[in-house]
Amino acid sequence: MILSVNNIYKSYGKEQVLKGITFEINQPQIIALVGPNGSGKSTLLNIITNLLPADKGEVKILGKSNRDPNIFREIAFMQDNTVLYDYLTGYDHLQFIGNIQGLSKKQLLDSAERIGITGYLNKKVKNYSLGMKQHLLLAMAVVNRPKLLILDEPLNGLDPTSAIRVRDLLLALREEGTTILLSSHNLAEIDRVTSTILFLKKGSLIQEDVSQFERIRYQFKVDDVVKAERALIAAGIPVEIVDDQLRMYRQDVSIDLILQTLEQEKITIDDIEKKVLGSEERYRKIFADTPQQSTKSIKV
Ligand SMILES: Nc1ncnc2c1ncn2[C@@H]1O[C@H](COP(=O)(O)OP(=O)(O)OP(=O)(O)O)[C@@H](O)[C@H]1O
Repeated sequence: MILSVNNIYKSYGKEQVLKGITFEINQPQIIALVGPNGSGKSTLLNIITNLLPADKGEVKILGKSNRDPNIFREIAFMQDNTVLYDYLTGYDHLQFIGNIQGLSKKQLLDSAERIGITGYLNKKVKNYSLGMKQHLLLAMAVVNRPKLLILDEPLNGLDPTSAIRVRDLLLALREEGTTILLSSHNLAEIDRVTSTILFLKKGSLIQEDVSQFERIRYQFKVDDVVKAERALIAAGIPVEIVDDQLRMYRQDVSIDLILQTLEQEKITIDDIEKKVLGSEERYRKIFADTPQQSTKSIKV
């Protein structure tokens, strides 16, 4: 077990922000935490890293309580509002962490090299751009080679070149066995690094109805879409017409049965497209106004 979050509740005054969050991460991977502004992502990440007390519930990291002082060597957290010191250099910041964690100069320089900040490591932070600051924060987060890396909005303020570099870094870290839990609003970037997403809505994690669409969509272009829809529904195959094409989200219906049914009705198929649902489509399904079932627990 890498991370176990059990029944976390948190209110600020009368506002209940988290209402019993439970999930487990058991395999090294990248997991995205997604939700609208104010849905409680930062609150949850701050609770996981023990920067904020929960009202109720417990968090375990690598089998130990998140309050165990020994876990700080195993995890790293990059917050979206971490303070950097204007009159210190990037290297000073890395050295600060190096001193606490007992890291060598080589380890500090390797981390800087990896993130691509060697060129401005000796400049004072007051001369850094927003993107340069983000890179320094990331270098500070990965310098101790954490097993669990938690990143709150790591892509904020990055230009495309920097975002690509960060993405490549995250994928490389995952290959090396680091588990990364990140919050982001950038759904296109999320799709590039993971399809494992925890959706936070109104204080609860949403259980996606994967059996219904398995994150896969089939789309058919046919010569008579209305006739085709009628024939498929009569054969018990759930489809809908969108943009003059047939759409089906079910994995458990055989494509052969669809082809046979359409052939019997002498309907010509011009095109079949199988598409993995992107996070934007999943987000739209979840955050549309229709009620969804929140979940008691998710295991990933
Ligand atoms: N220290 C605090 N005191 C009072 N209310 C707070 C505090 N921190 C957060 N909140 C409230 O809790 C809710 C969740 O905030 P949080 O920052 O966790 O959301 P978020 O999902 O990270 O938002 P964003 O995507 O905008 O960063 C918001 O309504 C916010 O106003």
